[in-house]
Amino acid sequence: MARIVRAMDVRASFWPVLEAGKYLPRENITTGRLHRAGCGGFGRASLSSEWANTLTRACVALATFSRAAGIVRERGGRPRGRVTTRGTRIFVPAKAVDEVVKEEQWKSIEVEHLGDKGFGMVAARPIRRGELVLREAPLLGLPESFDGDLEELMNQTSLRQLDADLRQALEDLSEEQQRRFWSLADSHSPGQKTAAGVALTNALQLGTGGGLLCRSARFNHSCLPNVQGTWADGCAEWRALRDVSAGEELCFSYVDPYQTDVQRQETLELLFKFKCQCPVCSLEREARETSNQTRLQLRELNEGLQLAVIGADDAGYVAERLVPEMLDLLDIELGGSSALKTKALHLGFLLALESEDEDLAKNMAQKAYEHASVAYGPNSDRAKMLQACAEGDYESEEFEDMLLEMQSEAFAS
Ligand SMILES: C[S@@+](CC[C@H](N)C(=O)[O-])C[C@H]1O[C@@H](n2cnc3c(N)ncnc32)[C@H](O)[C@@H]1O
Repeated sequence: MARIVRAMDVRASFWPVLEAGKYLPRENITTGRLHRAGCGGFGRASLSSEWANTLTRACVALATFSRAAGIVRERGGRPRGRVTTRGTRIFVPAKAVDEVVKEEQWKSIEVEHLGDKGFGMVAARPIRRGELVLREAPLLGLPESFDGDLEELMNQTSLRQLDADLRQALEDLSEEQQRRFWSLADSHSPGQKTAAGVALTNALQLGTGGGLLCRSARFNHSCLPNVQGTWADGCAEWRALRDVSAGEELCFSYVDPYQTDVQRQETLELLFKFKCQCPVCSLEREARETSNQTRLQLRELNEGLQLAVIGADDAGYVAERLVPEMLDLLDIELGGSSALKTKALHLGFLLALESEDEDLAKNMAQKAYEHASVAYGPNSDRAKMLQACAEGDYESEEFEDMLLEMQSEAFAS
């Protein structure tokens, strides 16, 4: 385990940031409150307000750091900067990459007009859980270097600049490609479409990559998503999160699912100009309140796990308690989303490893691998990495490198 400890020491570099923010003294996280919280019903039961406040402050600090480090995207509350939605990290387009990977034809889904929602993606035949439904190269690539701060972007000067940059990039595209661009929805420009409005409405950020993707852009939003996108070899890939019937719409979540309906609606209204009427948002008041409570519990559990990864004495115990609870709640509230389960189990794996509980680590990694195979594909980097962890030669050089990558991956959505 020596190598692991060395790899985990990377966490030390987190602390100056947390401490500089004066949100939470190191000892509170590493020895005190998290330890007690881990032992004392942290999660579903109830958090004391003192603990909740402390946790919130710590998580703000963590989020601040993580954003600065590009580890996690902004979550919750009013959308600022990058959030976990489509179209919120808008980059100045670089070059057309359409030629690089030719768009393939996909038969299991088709674009249909769905009334007020505009166009949407519908299953043309029954689709199995884990099935790849679309692989698509972007029409316009979006360079990593651009820090698409949304607040900054949504002011008029930035929008004009974005519009001009896009129009210039479009000149390099074929007429057909330009036609496809202008056929996309623009929810931001009443009256006539603008290039910036089309980009704000449709640009996608999926993990490490993103861009304007003409077919992927037709997936509408649901707070109970049934597809998951990922970035692989310069393309967007979409897989079904559960079995889908012919005729059913395929949707993913534009927003952080661990928020209340009011928070989700606020973000969707601001960024995408619509009121969500998905099955969760349409629940009767009491059921909606239950759904909100469950999502907030999931949020606390997720933040608790992330926090524990950067410092908890009883990491293994936290993993054993919190991860199964999260998995149960995900079954109840989010259709057992394999994407969200992968993340919870991935964090659990890191915690188990930190506590040097190899059996628990392998068990978490194996389950994370199974869910990653559904959400991201069995050949995805994430699935392969988790599989190697489940088989685990934890002393090898390669494992040390992989662990470093996994630590930052665990914080990404
Ligand atoms: C990326 S586009 C999705 C495809 C779009 N419906 C179309 O016609 O091309 C995003 C826009 O679709 C609409 N939209 C997406 N999800 C929706 C939903 N659940 N309910 C209503 N409108 C939705 C909103 O106008 C949003 O700004």
